[in-house]
Amino acid sequence: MASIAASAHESSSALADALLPASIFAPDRGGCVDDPGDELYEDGDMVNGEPKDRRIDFTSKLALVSPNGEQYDSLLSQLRDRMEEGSGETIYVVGMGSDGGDWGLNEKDMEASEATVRSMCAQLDSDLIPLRERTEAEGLVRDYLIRRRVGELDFLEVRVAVVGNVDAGKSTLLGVLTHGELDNGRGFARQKLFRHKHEMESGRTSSVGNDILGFDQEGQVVNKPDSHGGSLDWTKICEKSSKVITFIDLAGHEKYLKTTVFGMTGHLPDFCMLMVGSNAGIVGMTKEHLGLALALNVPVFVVVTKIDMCPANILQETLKLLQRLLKSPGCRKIPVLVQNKDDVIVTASNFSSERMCPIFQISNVTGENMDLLKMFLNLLSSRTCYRDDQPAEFQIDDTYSVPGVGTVVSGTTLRGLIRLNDTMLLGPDPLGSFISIAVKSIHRKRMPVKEVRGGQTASFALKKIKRSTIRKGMVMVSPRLNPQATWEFEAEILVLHHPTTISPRYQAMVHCGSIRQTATILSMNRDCLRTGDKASVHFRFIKTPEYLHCDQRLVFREGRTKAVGTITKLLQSTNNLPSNSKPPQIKMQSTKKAPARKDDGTTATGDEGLTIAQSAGPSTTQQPKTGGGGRRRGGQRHKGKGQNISAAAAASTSGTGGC
Ligand SMILES: Nc1nc2c(ncn2[C@@H]2O[C@H](COP(=O)(O)OP(=O)(O)OP(=O)(O)O)[C@@H](O)[C@H]2O)c(=O)[nH]1
Repeated sequence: MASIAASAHESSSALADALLPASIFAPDRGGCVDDPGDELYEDGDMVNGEPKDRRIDFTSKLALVSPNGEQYDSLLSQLRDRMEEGSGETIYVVGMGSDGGDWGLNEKDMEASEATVRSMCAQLDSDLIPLRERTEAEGLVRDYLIRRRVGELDFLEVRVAVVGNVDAGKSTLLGVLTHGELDNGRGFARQKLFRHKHEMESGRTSSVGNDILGFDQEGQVVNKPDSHGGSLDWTKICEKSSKVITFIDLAGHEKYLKTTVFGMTGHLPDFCMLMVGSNAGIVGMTKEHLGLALALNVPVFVVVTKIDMCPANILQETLKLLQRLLKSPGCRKIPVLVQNKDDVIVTASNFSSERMCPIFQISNVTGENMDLLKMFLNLLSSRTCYRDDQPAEFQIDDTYSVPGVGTVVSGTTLRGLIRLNDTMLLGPDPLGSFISIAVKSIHRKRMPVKEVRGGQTASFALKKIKRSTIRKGMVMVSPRLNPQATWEFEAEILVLHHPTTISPRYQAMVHCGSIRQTATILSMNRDCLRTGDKASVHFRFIKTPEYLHCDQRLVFREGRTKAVGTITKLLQSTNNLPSNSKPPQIKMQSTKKAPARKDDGTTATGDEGLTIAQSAGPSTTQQPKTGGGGRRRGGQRHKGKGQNISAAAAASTSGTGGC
């Protein structure tokens, strides 16, 4: 069955009017419904998304034809800025003036313009990759992808969180994308991804999984699964890739919501791929997951699956409800149906605006529209630009004990540059202190590297430190930062849902980056809070102080209660003791040596010095039980002996600074 093309149904269906074709976002088409916001459009002073420079008329479509030296320098610095903004890549349009209607170059001017862009690319050590060519009334317009050339050990990195209700086809799509083989509709493709025994049995994803999809400079997928076991060699993928998409595969079932929230906050996704089964529609956790992405300001694109088995009227109904939901006041998105390669380029170019929401309709069984989705993924660029000169910060989202290597921490580099043998400060410990540690080795996607920078995920082997002293939510930061731990903070929060009222002394789990700890509301600027209320709230962690920043987003939840917010103030606290009367328990983690296992669940071959040993499971008691020996991605399984902390010692260190 073909996917629904809005135009095909124009006369007969209201749906066609409701869903926008991507072309409406192309500046030459003009017009739009629903006030998409200025940020999506060129205005009179912008070209290629940049302000007009005084020395050169960037608004002219002829700007690139024969710039003089000074103009060339301006164009070059404009391109450099855009590349930095896009973390090493940008989509560049040649033959476009920004003053509407000024479109198209004759062949000679196009050749000259392309030569200028090519020369700029050479200066920036980047490749010019043609994406499309079209002929407008006045001549040619071409879109290019300009991407920084990367060495064998480097690649651009984009993280995509994959969410959606149970059975939406998340694991199946990831299996199809990363292993290049279509599904049979009965769970064939997802088998390649399951890591836990109980997942194999129930077919349900329960924890945060990572899968990678590599693209070479031409936008071709480089993943080549082993012909016997179907396993993927991550190092080879990374070596061949100029861009690696890391999928953070999150569970669809409600009982795993805590892990899903952790994936969305702690794994810092650039984008969120919301999966919807076309036959099931907007059911179960779909709205919950969409709400979470919106609350965390993560741009969302939707993938509607199973179009091979869905009757046309049901598919239309699903798309109609979907666009209604996306346009609703709570979402304020602009749903855009992606139907061809032009739509992919237009949506990918405008996607970081956060308001546009591309919708793909695919089949994992027939492969329909899979090429569009792959092209879109290849064009996504990381949303944050990072500078190497910032002091380094790395947030830990997991810990491991690797035989022959020692303690390994994995997580995301938030900013700065971390090099082999650097000395970093690790903490805070339960007393709020940070200790000095040396970085023994670094792996990116299981590949040994000498350094990592902002935006990149990595694992570090650490010298002389026990795994049991490290927990998720800790950070490793540059000593330049003089880090402080925080017991108490203020946040502006919005209650998304609560069955009754929230008052002071209410406790719930705070998710903030990879921090996941219960906090108590000490006070707030209202007597009580109900669903829909906003307030400034004073929180205190109950167990240990944490390393926080102002402006960090947080999710505050307990059962069906949900609130989202932003940290506004870090507060000094004279009370440096945990809130519970019992001495705090430090979750001791097993240091028992287990055979090192890879992230895909297979046993390591020993070729990776830092291959992660998966002896452990999540550290919290609320995690689902496993069916047995399978590897758990969520953390450490074993709770061990508690460790007493003397009150005197506890009182000594925790201090905080304001924002
Ligand atoms: N016909 C058809 N079946 C599909 C398609 N995508 C997935 N399926 C089937 O749908 C079932 C559920 O797919 P999963 O990938 O396990 O769903 P999920 O969203 O990962 O589910 P959780 O891991 O529990 O959250 C499997 O039997 C798949 O074979 C599709 O496009 N067409």
